Amino acid sequence: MTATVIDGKAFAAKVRGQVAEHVAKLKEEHGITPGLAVVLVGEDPASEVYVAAKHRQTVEVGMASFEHKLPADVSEDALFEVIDKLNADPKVHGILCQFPVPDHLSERRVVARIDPNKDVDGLSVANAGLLASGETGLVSCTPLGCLMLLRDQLGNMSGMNAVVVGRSNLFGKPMAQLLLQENCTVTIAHSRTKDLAEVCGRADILVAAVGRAEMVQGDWVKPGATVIDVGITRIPHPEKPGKSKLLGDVEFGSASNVAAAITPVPGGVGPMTIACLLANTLTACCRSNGLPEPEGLTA
Ligand SMILES: NC(=O)C1=CN([C@@H]2O[C@H](COP(=O)(O)OP(=O)(O)OC[C@H]3O[C@@H](n4cnc5c(N)ncnc54)[C@H](OP(=O)(O)O)[C@@H]3O)[C@@H](O)[C@H]2O)C=CC1
Ligand SMILES: Nc1nc(=O)c2c([nH]1)NC[C@@H]1CN(c3ccc(C(=O)N[C@@H](CCC(=O)O)C(=O)O)cc3)C=[N+]21
Repeated sequence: MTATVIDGKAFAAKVRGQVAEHVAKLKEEHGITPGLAVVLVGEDPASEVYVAAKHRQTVEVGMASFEHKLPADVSEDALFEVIDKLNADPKVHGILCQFPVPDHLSERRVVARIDPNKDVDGLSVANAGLLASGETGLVSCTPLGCLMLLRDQLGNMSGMNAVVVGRSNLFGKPMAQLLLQENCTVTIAHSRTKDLAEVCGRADILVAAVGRAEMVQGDWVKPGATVIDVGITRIPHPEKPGKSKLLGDVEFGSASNVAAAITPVPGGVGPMTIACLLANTLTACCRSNGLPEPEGLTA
């Protein structure tokens, strides 16, 4: 079997188009422009690339983009002062602090400082709790993007066996909650899971978010499964000196011979993450203004 390759890049462009349409309507009918603020601490090259992409796409869909670049040695107090200002700013509907942050800062404390209504990363305890309780909050962008791809691919997921490899707060846990909400039978695997290959082999939906390049082999995959590859590992390009290459957590070649559908890296889940960040900012803006939410862009 040769799997369908799920085109996340094209799907993300479609999502951004829907966001742009809704943003235009908000401006025209209500004079409101949704705004996203991104805080970057230090000079991590990968983070700079992501933040630049976020800024460009935010502007492209007609939203206001606010960037705050702080030095690597910024104190917690100074960072919190910036976050407090953004919390209070009515032009800002979404706030994201790019991770990782330098070691002297705590991601947990940074997230806790952001107003949960503006927490477009969905990482706050309030938003994680709302998701776990089946209530309405803001959902972490990458799992939301994976959900959109799965709904498009499979429609009804009720009764399917879903395996999520990875249990981070940013991805694995919220992904598992979303699949549970879709009535899947969900297994969460991690570094202590025994016989991971066998666990993966039971999955109708296999989601890998580990950060170990090409760990999931083709013979771990159930024939006909849908495989979502979240992992991103950057390695020096084997042929082009000075360039880098991205690898997923799934060995694409062997897995695509067994799966029914699979996301590639790059061009799969990654582009959906930024599209969903914009979707979440729009959702947060609509909620804070008491306006109806965009359809099809929330969990
Ligand atoms: N495409 C995108 O938009 C995004 C991609 N990513 C990528 O996804 C990957 C995961 O990210 P994130 O969740 O933040 O990472 P974390 O490092 O926070 O979590 C990794 C998870 O993988 C588990 N794990 C580690 N080694 C193994 C192993 N040998 N077998 C089984 N499980 C293992 C860990 O288990 P344990 O808990 O037991 O330690 C942990 O739960 C990374 O490559 C990251 O770059 C992340 C976010 C967005
Ligand atoms: N607070 C916070 N929230 C995040 O959501 C967050 C974060 N910090 N820190 C880093 C990770 C990683 N992440 C990605 C975003 C886009 C792509 C993406 O667009 N990837 C493209 C390729 C990009 C490239 O070529 O480098 C693709 O896979 O096709 C990937 C990964 C968000 N993260």
